[in-house]
Formats: sequence, structure tokens, C-alpha cells
Amino acid sequence: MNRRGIAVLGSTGSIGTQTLAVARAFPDDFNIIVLTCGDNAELLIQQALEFNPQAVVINNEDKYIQVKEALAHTDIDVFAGLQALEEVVQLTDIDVVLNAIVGSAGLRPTVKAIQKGKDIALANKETLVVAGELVMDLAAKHQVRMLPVDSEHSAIFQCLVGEEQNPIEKIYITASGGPFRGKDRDFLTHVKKEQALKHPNWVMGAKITIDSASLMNKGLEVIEAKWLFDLSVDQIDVIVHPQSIVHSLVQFQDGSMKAQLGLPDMKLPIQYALTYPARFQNNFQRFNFMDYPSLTFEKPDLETFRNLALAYEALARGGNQACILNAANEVVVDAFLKDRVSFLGMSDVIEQVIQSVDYISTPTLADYLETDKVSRIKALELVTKLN
Ligand SMILES: NC(=O)C1=CN([C@@H]2O[C@H](COP(=O)(O)OP(=O)(O)OC[C@H]3O[C@@H](n4cnc5c(N)ncnc54)[C@H](OP(=O)(O)O)[C@@H]3O)[C@@H](O)[C@H]2O)C=CC1
Ligand SMILES: CC(=O)[C@@H](O)[C@H](O)COP(=O)(O)O
Ligand SMILES: [Mn+2]
Repeated sequence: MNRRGIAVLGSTGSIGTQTLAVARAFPDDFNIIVLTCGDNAELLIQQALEFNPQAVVINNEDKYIQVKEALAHTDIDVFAGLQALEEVVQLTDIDVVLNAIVGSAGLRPTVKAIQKGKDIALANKETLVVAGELVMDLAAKHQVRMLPVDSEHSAIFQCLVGEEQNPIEKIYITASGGPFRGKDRDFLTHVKKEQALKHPNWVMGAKITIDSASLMNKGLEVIEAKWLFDLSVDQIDVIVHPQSIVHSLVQFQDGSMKAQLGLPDMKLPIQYALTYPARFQNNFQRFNFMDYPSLTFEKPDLETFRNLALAYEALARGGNQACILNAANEVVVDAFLKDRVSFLGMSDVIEQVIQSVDYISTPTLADYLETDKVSRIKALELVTKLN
């Protein structure tokens, strides 16, 4: 494989730092061209000094001077703001844009990168939740590869290698069930962010960890899978698997099922997205059957965890519904992390926002951006009213 030029969007986060750990292990194979972050200037500077990219972007414009001054003795170009993010993803030496931004803020840079013909390694599931049809059509038009980083989608992607001629009958997306698996609504009435932030198997950023606890993460992943693998809603099932060892399964037309297994470690799906179709030797910890004598499976509880049902409904209705769901969810998760809404209140607000924002059947990019904005305003209003 030629040395691959990589842009890491969201390099200071959980996926971003693990991506750089992978890049660090294979300096002859990966060349970091761009690093970007939201707010964490100190870590961005440290990463830039280690990887010597062509450009860095910090979204928070107030921190531009701090980064600029710290890198003044280097050749690294320093930029700030969303517009700059959309420009740097187009740099000639970039082959793959690994998008590890959290939230719908990841959509516009993904679109720009695709339009410039860059392959996308996608952790930022919100991009496909908000505008899956538009993004996948654009990727097909520009012959760009959409390489999943999300562990379940990477698992499905790996199961599909060599199966290009064989239609999928069904996929099973596994869910850990989160820290509140088996709990009832009485229990959930009183849970606090400290409890919700304790994921049983994965160490991740705060937003996705809350999504896992509320099962919204699984809802977003159902939508992400629909677009990545071109499936209908009834071909996508969720199965709770508390050990997070089976990362997802594909069932083919003859009833045969393939699964991908491994320890819960995001470095593997990140590495596979960057080396695909090759597999590189590494020293990640190996699975030991004796540590997991029993792998178990159970049905998700959609009545207690309404977010998963809401996501299925939004996907079935189509248009801008999943965009509304996602925007409302981003607002309520932020509010929950600030103790401004209760755990169960999050689904109440999301449901009300979906009911109140106008439906658009075939949205353009501008429609999605406007829907995202309007839905956030509505969700904020409802959160404020609840307080
Ligand atoms: N963590 C995981 O294991 C997994 C994550 N994912 C998905 O990957 C994505 C990233 O998740 P994760 O790494 O956990 O999240 P983190 O919160 O840890 O990191 C998010 C990154 O995005 C940056 N960022 C935040 N807001 C903006 C913005 N408005 N504009 C530009 N950059 C921004 C942050 O910068 P800063 O910190 O400097 O503010 C940080 O670098 C999410 O979509 C998540 O669902 C999917 C599967 C697993
Ligand atoms: C690592 C990863 O891909 C996460 O999306 C993970 O799946 C979250 O765990 P849950 O199954 O609890 O949502
Ligand atoms: Mn996942």
C-alpha cells in the first residue's frame, strides 16, 4: 500500500486520539496531512508537533491565536472555524478523511470531502443519520468509498467481504444494553449523568456514552446501517449482547450467518478502515475464550428505552425525520449532561420536537441544515420550559 494521506477530523476526541495511536504504529503507511478539533487547543498543538501535518483547524475561533503562536516556528498552516474545516479536507495530499467529529457538525466537511473525491472513514454516524440518502448518492456519484469505523458497521462491512454477489437477507446489530440494561422506568426516573456515563464495555466521548445508555446510539446505528448497506427498515434488527464481543451479524439468503468478533477496542475498526482491503499485523490484545465462557443475547426493551423505537419510526417515515430526531437528541443530551433535563425527559422532548417540526419528503442539503437549526431551537425551548 502506498503511504496514505489522512485527515483526522476531531483528532482530540476518543476516536481521534485512537486514530493517531494507529497512525503512530504505522509511520511508513500513514501520513497525517490534517488535524482538526473543536476546543482543545493544548492537545491539538501537541498532536501537531508530533505528526507535523500540513494544516490544523480549531473550530473555536477564540483559540486561533494560541494555536498559531504555538506553531509559529513550524510550516504548519493554522486555521479556525467551520469554513476552514470545509477547505482543508480538500487538500491534494489527502486520500482518506477520517471523520471523528461528534454530532451533525460533521456533515458539511464530509460533503465537501466527497465532492473532492476523498474516501471517507466514517465514525461520525450523525452524518448519515441526518442526510444518509444525500451523502450516499454523492459518494456513488464521486466514486468515493464510505469506510465504516463504527464497530457494528465495521463488523457488517467485514462480513460482506467476498459476498458482493450475495444479497443480504437481514443484519443483526448488537447492543451492549448500556449501564441501565434490565432497569425499569421507575429506576430510570432518578438516574444521574454520573451513572449514565459509566458504560459497561467501552470508553468513549460523553455524547455517545449517553446515547448508549438511552439506546439512542442503537437507533442512530440502525439508520446509519440502512444507508451504508442499502437496506430496508425490516432488514435491520437489534439484539442486546451485554458482552460486546460479537460486534454484529449478517444473515444471507440461504440462512447462513456471518459475525465479526473481537475484544471491545475501537483501534481495530479504525485500523481496518484505514488499511482496507488489507489487514495489518498489530499487537492489540487478543480474545481469550476462557475469559468469556458465555456470550448471551436478549431482546431490546423498546417500551422502557423509547429512543430506539423513535429512531425506527423516524427512519420508516423518511425525509427529514431522522435529521429532526438527531438534532433534538443532540440538544437533550447536552442538557442532560448539564442537569437540565431528566434521563426519561430526553425522549419526551425528542418526541415533541418530531411532532412539531415540518416534514420535508425529499430534502436538499440546505433543507437538512435548516431542519437541524429549527429542531435545535424547538428542543431548547422545550428544555427551558421544563426547567
Ligand atoms: N468513541 C467511540 O468509541 C465511538 C465513537 N463513534 C462516533 O464517533 C464520533 C466521535 O465520537 P467520540 O470520539 O467519542 O467523541 P469525542 O467527544 O470524544 O470527540 C469529538 C471530537 O470532535 C471535536 N468537535 C466537537 N464539536 C465540534 C465541532 N462543532 N466542530 C468541530 N469539531 C468538533 C472535538 O474537539 P474538542 O474535544 O477539541 O472540543 C473532538 O475532537 C461520534 O459521532 C460518535 O458517535 C462511533 C463509534 C465508537
Ligand atoms: C464502540 C461503538 O461502536 C459504540 O457505538 C458502541 O457500540 C456503544 O455501545 P452500545 O452497544 O452500548 O451502544
Ligand atoms: Mn457503535
